[in-house]
Amino acid sequence: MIEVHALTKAYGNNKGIFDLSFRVNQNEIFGYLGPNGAGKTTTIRHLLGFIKADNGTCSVIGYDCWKDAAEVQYSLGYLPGEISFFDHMSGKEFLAFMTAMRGMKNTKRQTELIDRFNLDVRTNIRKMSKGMKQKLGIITAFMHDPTVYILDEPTSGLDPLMQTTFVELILEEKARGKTILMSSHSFEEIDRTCDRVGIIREGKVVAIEDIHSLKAAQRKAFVITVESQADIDWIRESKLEISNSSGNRVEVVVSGDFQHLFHTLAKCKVTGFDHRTQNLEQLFMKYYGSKGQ
Ligand SMILES: Nc1ncnc2c1ncn2[C@@H]1O[C@H](COP(=O)(O)OP(=O)(O)OP(=O)(O)O)[C@@H](O)[C@H]1O
Repeated sequence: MIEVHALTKAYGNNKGIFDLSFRVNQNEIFGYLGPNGAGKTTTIRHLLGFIKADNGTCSVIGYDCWKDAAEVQYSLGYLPGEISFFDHMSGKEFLAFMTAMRGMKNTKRQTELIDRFNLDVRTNIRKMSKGMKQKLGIITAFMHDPTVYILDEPTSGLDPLMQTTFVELILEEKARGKTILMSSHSFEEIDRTCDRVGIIREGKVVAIEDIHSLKAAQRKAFVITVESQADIDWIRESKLEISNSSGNRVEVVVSGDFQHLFHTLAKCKVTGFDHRTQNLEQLFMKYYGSKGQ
């Protein structure tokens, strides 16, 4: 659905994007992550046909993003990172303008989205808060029911309730077979929505990860407190992987199968049981530091 092949745009001073390749499959939510200045927006602007690449190609729904930019822009649901609207209009006037531009006859979905995001569209755009403008951008990107969405930091400026409303909306869109690429700095949002993530750093793709297999392979640590030294000895003899131990407390690491852990603990007097797991933020933070991997 979205194909990026050897895409390169050098701005000088090692800035830009270099030899980027990845694809987003139909009915997939793909998170596009990376530190500030990594090249996410530059990639997205190529996908919209706003910038011509020095080298490489990208396509959306089979359209070449540069040569067929008009078709790409018409077909997509696009939410820019920084929204610059026609300031003199009210939200309602702006939506009417976009509806006419798209030649849309049916505005039922637009009305539903306005209700859902609880936006007072009578407000003049100049007087809207950042969050209100973001809602207007989301309504504009989703109102024509496109098959592919490209969203640059979609929840930036939204309060937690509205972030949840947005997450529910894109999960519904995925359930309807839609394809979504979104850049984000929110690991929680990525965790709640994405099937795969691509991580970009200094203009290069450094990792592409399947979130579902990453979660399945995740090693989980349990901190277990037991009543007696006999219990500790029993756990030690059980061949469970013990990563830490002190007094009547042990930390046991398990990947995948929990049966052995529970069979072992069934024979102990357990007085405390705590669960530790690496979240996505911890897993991906290595790509964000100054030295990367
Ligand atoms: N038109 C331009 N001319 C020169 N340099 C540019 C231009 N556009 C972007 N850059 C540089 O290219 C790099 C990538 O910028 P980009 O906006 O794509 O990053 P980003 O990953 O979207 O960052 P953020 O998370 O901060 O939004 C940055 O160093 C930026 O300064």
